[in-house]
Amino acid sequence: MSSRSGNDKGVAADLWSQIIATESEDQIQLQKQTTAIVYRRKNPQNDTLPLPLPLNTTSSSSSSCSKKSRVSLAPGKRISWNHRSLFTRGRTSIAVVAACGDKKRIRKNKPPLPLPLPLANYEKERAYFQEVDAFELLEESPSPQTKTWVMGTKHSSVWLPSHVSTVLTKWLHNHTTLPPPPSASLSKILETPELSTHISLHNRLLDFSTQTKCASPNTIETTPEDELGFAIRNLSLSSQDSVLDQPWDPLLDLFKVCGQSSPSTFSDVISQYCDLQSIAKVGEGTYGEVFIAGEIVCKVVPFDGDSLVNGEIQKKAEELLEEVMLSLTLNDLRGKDTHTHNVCPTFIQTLSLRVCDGVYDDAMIRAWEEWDKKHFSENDHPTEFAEKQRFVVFVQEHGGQDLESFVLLNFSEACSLLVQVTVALAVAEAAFEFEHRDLHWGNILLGRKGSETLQFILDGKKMHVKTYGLVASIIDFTLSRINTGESILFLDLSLDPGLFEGPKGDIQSETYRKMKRVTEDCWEGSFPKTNVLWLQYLVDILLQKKDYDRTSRDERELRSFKKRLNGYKSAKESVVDPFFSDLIAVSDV
Ligand SMILES: Nc1ncnc2c1ncn2[C@@H]1O[C@H](COP(=O)(O)OP(=O)(O)OP(=O)(O)O)[C@@H](O)[C@H]1O
Repeated sequence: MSSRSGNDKGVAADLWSQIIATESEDQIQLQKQTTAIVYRRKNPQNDTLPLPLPLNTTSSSSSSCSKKSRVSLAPGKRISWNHRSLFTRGRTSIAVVAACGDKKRIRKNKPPLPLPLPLANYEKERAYFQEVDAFELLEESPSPQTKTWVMGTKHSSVWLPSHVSTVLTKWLHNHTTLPPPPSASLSKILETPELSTHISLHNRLLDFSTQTKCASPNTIETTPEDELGFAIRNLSLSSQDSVLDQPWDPLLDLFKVCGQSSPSTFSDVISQYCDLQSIAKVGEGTYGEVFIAGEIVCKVVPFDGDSLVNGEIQKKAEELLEEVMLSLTLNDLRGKDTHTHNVCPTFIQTLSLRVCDGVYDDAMIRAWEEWDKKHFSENDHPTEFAEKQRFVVFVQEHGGQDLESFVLLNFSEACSLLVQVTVALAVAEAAFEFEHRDLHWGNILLGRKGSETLQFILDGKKMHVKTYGLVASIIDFTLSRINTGESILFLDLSLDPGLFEGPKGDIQSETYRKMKRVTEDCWEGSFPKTNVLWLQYLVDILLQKKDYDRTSRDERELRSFKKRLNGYKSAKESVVDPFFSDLIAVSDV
């Protein structure tokens, strides 16, 4: 990795022009085909339901966000620094906004005192950039040609996620007799409780309309919209039209997503994956307690209860639903079914979801206490939960250890981490206008799995990414913004002033502040630059906080890369940086 050929830059530029060429076409298509609902929050001064507004869905940073028209309410969440997720707010969809009170969660942890950055003054900063500039002028020796890394040229057609669901959303907009729906994407998820046997809504609807026609050959001619409407009704929980006249109940939908009609117990769920006694706690978040059960992990999140949990007001069913939707939407990037235009293995896979109630099992309490002895938990002891407490269990693949605690061996591993995260963000940007918005070192998991390359597909172009044996996974989408194709899920961080008040000079705190400047505090808009800011954060982490085998030339390469990132507006643009030339091989799908 320490050398780059002049040709690499030319090849990178080639790839870039291909990507740019497809991008403008993609954006036009996206604009044509996407109807977005902005998930808005309740204005504390205004209890009325906000109207959904169309949102400019291109990936440009010119958001359609209007400060005046934004109404918002979302419960806050405590802040903590460097590892834990920050003072965040639960997502509240327009459908549920009236049900939520104007509440604010209590902030539990004070941020630590700022750590001084190495580049604390102007002189040092100038020396830093002089070194970077000097390095960039260096004539670099050609890369070893041990492998042919070819750039593809194929122009693929636009793939839009949930395009049928988009039609459904339009249909729902035009049929005001229907109650406020969960988003069409949710309808899509609701159709198939068993995640492992996910069938596309399209097929399901086609099957359904065919069945309907067969069953009643004499029915008057129906339009596709009628059929879709009928199908939606039959996808509803009770399959009875009368249900549609009742207010939407997110808890019922949560059950439906989880494929349940009543809550399970923890032992029901965990014993599917391991002997209950072998369970161990692996981590904790503001809400979540994360346990290893055999090969998988279970993230347990309490919701809908009246008592405070870890000093916070509990999440509501609708917030969990949105988190679930986000996780399941990202699951679509795994290249299953027809989703093959943008594919990536890096976002943690959600394998199953379950609603549980009752108290923690004894084995879980023991696991919690053992972890507490070693790591001093910031969370409340699990016996403090009420007897009737409800939880959602996110069953996820085990992503390994977080970057903060993981021991990187050498510069190649650091590069592999950067390329995997960059390409993953690029793929998710292309598919869903995704921005993670909280990619600190607690939210990148690492493991060593031994495969030489990982395969991604970005806008129809296959990319083989070198791993050096390292596999990265991205977790925690609490602050993330996503366009599912018909809904935009985001958190209005303008209501979280604390998020931007972290220690001066702290890389993570500075990154939130930079995001705020980039978005101008309009968080519903698409600002893929925020992903670039987190890539720069990661470079800083790799330079300043992580120890591994590296030369001063490697460090200069990292600094040059960080500087060039200033010029990119998205992770997708960053993918073609010369830093990745030896790490990515592109071919046609
Ligand atoms: N899939 C996973 N595999 C391995 N470890 C995990 C996984 N998911 C979470 N963890 C561990 O648990 C910790 C907490 O997880 P996570 O950040 O998802 O919880 P959370 O409750 O959403 O956090 P917060 O609400 O504070 O953002 C992580 O930092 C990580 O160490």
